[in-house]
Amino acid sequence: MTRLTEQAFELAKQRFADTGVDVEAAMNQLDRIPVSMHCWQGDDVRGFENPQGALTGGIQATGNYPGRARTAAELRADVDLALSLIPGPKRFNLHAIYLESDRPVDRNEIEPQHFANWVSWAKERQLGLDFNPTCFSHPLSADGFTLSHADKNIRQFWIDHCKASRKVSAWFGEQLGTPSVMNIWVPDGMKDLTIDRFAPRQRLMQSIDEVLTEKFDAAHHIDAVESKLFGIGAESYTVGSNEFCLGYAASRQIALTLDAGHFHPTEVISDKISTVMLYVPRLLLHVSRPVRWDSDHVVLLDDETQAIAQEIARQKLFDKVHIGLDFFDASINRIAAWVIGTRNAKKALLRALLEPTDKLRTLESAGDYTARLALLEEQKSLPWQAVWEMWCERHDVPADAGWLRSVRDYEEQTLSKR
Ligand SMILES: C[C@H](O)[C@H](O)[C@@H](O)C(=O)CO
Ligand SMILES: [Mn+2]
Repeated sequence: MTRLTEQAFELAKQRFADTGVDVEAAMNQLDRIPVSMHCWQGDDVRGFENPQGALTGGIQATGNYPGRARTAAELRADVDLALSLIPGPKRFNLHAIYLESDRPVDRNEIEPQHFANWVSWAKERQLGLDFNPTCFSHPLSADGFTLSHADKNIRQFWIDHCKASRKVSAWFGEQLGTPSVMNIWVPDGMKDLTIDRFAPRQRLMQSIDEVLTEKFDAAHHIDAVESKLFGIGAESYTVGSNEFCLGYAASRQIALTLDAGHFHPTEVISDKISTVMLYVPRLLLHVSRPVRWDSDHVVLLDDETQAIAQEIARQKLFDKVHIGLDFFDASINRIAAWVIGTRNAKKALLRALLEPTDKLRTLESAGDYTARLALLEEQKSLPWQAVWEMWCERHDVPADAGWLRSVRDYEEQTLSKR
């Protein structure tokens, strides 16, 4: 640890103490908030079931940056580097198509054994795993419907896939001693004017009900449903809309997933957290960055990421909100994308934990909105960066952009040869 880092930290600690904030307590809390990194940033959502197949379901990874992971071993090596450059607790979020098998396994036949390497890898690194059934990029999702499909057999195929996925997820939780959050997202929808908007939603409800019939220990597995506004090719109608998923999660008391890119461009999920927490037991966040559409850009330390973190910290939702990331940018180094986005999510959390929330709350209750605004703005320029650097150093991770050197070396030695 450099003397400069130490001195800056001591000064920062004092400045925050003057506003009533205990920096060590904030860092301890940050040490208890995992961020779940998504596997799909590493290979443009291709997976290992059929990597040459098209990415469908109305999502797109754009860009052609060299070095995409082509095998599970490559993906694990890439994410290992990213993990080493990000401070504090992390989890890893897998999709069903990231299975490993020496023979073709269809989605309705996936089993825990197909993810055994992932579990051994996670165990060695003391990482929790999360999971997702993959209801896209498959011939039986080609016409835009899965769990809400009008054809009973196709619907059943996806129900069976989601049931099998829950078994995998519960196994992750059992093996790793931390519950796996399993997110159900379906791309179901229509490109153009839709006459019967009701029947697909009714079928989706019934299908998820059937998926959820088997009971799992909450210590191993948590169910979540993710809403969406529209997808490419499903611009006019999305079966699993926000109202659908909120109603479903609230009535079944399961987790709701809020993806930052799944709402109208001026709508923000930070403001939804306090509402939905009145009705659902827990939330899964897909922290992302929509640019004009659900473009899944790398997360920045921007106002909305900060506001999301503030909501979690201000309402002390640490045990009820699961923080996941969801972006896939193929136009830049994919490992750097993971590092930039995850470090930013953690920086936002640190800054939120360093906020003098009690003082601000008191001012608000007293109706002193002038002082509330003044304090909120002044505390933005307190030296949080010195705390961040100390936190990184305590975790043996580069405190500044020095991490990029490791990514560049790896790019030269490994990614460039793929
Ligand atoms: C690959 C993910 O499951 C997917 O991004 C989903 O979470 C989503 O947000 C779809 O738009
Ligand atoms: Mn998402």
